[in-house]
Amino acid sequence: MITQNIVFIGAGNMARALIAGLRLQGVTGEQIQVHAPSIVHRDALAEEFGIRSLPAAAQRLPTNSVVIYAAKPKQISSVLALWRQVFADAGVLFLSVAAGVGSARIAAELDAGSAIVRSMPNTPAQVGAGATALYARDSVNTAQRQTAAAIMSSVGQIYWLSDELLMDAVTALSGSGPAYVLLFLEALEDAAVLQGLDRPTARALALQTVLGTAQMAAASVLSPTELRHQVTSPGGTTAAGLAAWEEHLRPLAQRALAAAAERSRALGGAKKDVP
Ligand SMILES: NC(=O)C1=CN([C@@H]2O[C@H](COP(=O)(O)OP(=O)(O)OC[C@H]3O[C@@H](n4cnc5c(N)ncnc54)[C@H](OP(=O)(O)O)[C@@H]3O)[C@@H](O)[C@H]2O)C=CC1
Ligand SMILES: O=C(O)[C@@H]1CCC=N1
Repeated sequence: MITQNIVFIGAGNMARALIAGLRLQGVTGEQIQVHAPSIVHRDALAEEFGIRSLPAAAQRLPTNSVVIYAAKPKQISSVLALWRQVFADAGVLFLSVAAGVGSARIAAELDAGSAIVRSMPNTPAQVGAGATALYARDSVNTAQRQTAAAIMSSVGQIYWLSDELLMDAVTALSGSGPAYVLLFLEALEDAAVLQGLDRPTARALALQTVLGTAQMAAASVLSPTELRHQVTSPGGTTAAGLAAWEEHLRPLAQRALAAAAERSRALGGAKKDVP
């Protein structure tokens, strides 16, 4: 059970997904505060989820609080300068979801010994189906690791990384991945409409096919390749469709993940805020 005070810096898509997931899992509104420059955005979240809106950077926090950084990577230096003071308080944990920003850079901008966990969640967190990778610096104690794990587990599956360098690959896969799947859904829907289906039927069938297949793969001991073979009769319709996918899909996936990982490395490279 999560009993800590949790403060979100940022009131955008990722903060919203995590707050929704945490509230769904029974974290109380009293435990959660959200800060963002826009009063409209932070008050909208406060009202929707029954949490507290924080107008400025906190100066003190209760022992064992967690500060979740959910603003953009490019703002992190200026934000840390304002929030640095709260990390002098006992046990305050800094949990970042910022793409690309390495924990060593965060440590350099807070006190060197600050407890910092870097993570990469994804937006299915908003329905409790997130995938989050976590990396803890040596300064993070066991209780703090458990807290970070409990927060992210409350919105889906978690995976600890022992090598922080892998975070760029994770960001390219599961962090950005929901957008790839949604683009795939759009493409399937559009293609089905071209084949004569009406749009609502095309959307519903495409969505249930992706959902059902993911559930089947998650429940099965067979590999995706073995399950694919079960669908594919020799000389049948699937084989005809797969031939078209096979020609482009694997090289495309490699290019897409390489480009996203490269962007992750670039986002983290800046020592100071950059556009
Ligand atoms: N979206 C995603 O799928 C994922 C995003 N991430 C990471 O999550 C983080 C947030 O991304 P996302 O939610 O998409 O971005 P959004 O643009 O939706 O939200 C960014 C939020 O940061 C706030 N902000 C801007 N400046 C400050 C500041 N000085 N102090 C406090 N808050 C500030 C904005 O405030 P205001 O409301 O006032 O404009 C806004 O609420 C990023 O670091 C991203 O890399 C990680 C995994 C997945
Ligand atoms: O596009 C981005 O930068 C963020 C990080 C992972 C998903 N969205």
